[in-house]
Amino acid sequence: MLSTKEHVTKEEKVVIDYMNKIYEKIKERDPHEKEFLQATKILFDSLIPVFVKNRTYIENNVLERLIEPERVISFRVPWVDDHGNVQVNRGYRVQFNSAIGPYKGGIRFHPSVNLSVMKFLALTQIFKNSLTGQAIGGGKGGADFDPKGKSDNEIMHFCQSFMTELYKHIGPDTDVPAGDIGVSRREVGYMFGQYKRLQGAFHAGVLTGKGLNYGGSLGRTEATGYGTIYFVDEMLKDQRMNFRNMTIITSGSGNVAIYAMEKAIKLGAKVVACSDSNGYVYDKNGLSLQTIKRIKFSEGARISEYIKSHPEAEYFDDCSKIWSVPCDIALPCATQNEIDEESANMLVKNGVKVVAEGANMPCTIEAIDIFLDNGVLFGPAQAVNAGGVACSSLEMAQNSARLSWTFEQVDEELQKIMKNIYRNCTRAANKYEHPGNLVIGANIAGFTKVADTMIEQGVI
Ligand SMILES: NC(=O)C1=CN([C@@H]2O[C@H](COP(=O)(O)OP(=O)(O)OC[C@H]3O[C@@H](n4cnc5c(N)ncnc54)[C@H](O)[C@@H]3O)[C@@H](O)[C@H]2O)C=CC1
Ligand SMILES: O=C(O)CCC(=O)C(=O)O
Repeated sequence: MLSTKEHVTKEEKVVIDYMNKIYEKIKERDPHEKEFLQATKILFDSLIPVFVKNRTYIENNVLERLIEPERVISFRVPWVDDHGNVQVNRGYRVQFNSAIGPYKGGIRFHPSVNLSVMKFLALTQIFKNSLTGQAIGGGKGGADFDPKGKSDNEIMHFCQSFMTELYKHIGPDTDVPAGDIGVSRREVGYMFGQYKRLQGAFHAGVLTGKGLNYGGSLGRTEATGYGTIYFVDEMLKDQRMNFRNMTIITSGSGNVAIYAMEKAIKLGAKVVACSDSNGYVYDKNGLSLQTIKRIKFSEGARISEYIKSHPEAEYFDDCSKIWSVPCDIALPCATQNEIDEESANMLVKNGVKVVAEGANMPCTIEAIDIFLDNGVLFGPAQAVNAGGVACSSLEMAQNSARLSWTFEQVDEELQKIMKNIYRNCTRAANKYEHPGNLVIGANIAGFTKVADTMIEQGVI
């Protein structure tokens, strides 16, 4: 059931009834897909104002079509570990929507991967990709494989086996995967190598996030984290604020978190806490990014190592408690549903000014409501972290043109894209009479382009 205000107009009731019918149908069909249902609910709730004003979306039953993936691929991934044991994982690719371009979205290797997680990520990717202004549809893939503790040889064999099935379904004009949790340049390299071997041809544009020697783009590694900060900068500027002397906490210490920290520090902020899935480190005077990079990028170790070289910092072995650290800006950059009602209340009590989702759906529905009800500036994932996929699209453009841009060119383009996304979200929120509500703004701005295109292309 969708959430409703106490008083709804006649027009709103028609829309809510229409949406509820679809929501109940998908819930009945896949009741166990809790992340997918959560993302659907957030989406439907925020689209009510645009459906009230545009009857054509109901007449064309766009929502019921859009909420069903165009294609779901699920496959066996067998591989042999270093001890000679045969292991089996389950792989996925959800090709959700190709109205405005080839499917585009990352690949996640994590034990929590299941169809519900894949579907929620692919669904939200549709609107994120639409917001970038580029011609990319929405998809996502992954496997319930845990890279933690695996040797390089095991990672390579897993990636090769994964691609041995996936290669049949992807291509530079059909579906272009990239990295996500547990998948970075190394894994993309192994997957690219296997794709090339199976195809017998070098298609640079089939994957993004590649190494620089074979078609990767400068700036892609930094893009999601930097883009997050460029977006927050726009949020702050609108309120006549900036990053100088702001206290920041970020969850995670992976690709997104590290480059968000880097750019925020460059703009004058102080990052006092960050985490990994075991725990978090805190230093009221600011953490050393150099040490975090060494621990995570060079040593592949746990964040608890931090206090060995920085005894002035503290380590706490419960990562979910990071939200009890007082801050001006909270950047959840790890995983889904990491900020619940209790954590949101704690952040509000401690005076948080901005919460921006570097990760995908890191805040529960209840947490988002708490932020919005308490006047916290809230940036939703599909807008805030869109810089990564936007830069992937720039990588595709460079591959097509057989060119390589400089870091400065890519970064300048990224800044323009993030400013544009912020402007389009605020414009949509204002147009549909929810000023300041970027959840509504982002979903409406992302949705309308896809929905209008689906109508133009007929019932397919
Ligand atoms: N890499 C990219 O370009 C993009 C990533 N994202 C999203 O950003 C988030 C992070 O992705 P990456 O940084 O690429 O992954 P990553 O694998 O580089 O890093 C993930 C980090 O989160 C930590 N982590 C995992 N579960 C945790 C938990 N429950 N509490 C605290 N920390 C936890 C891990 O220890 C690791 O430090 C994901 O939600 C991903 O979907 C979104 C857009 C693009
Ligand atoms: O760069 C890409 O294509 C993937 C980015 C991604 O997975 C995401 O935006 O969540």
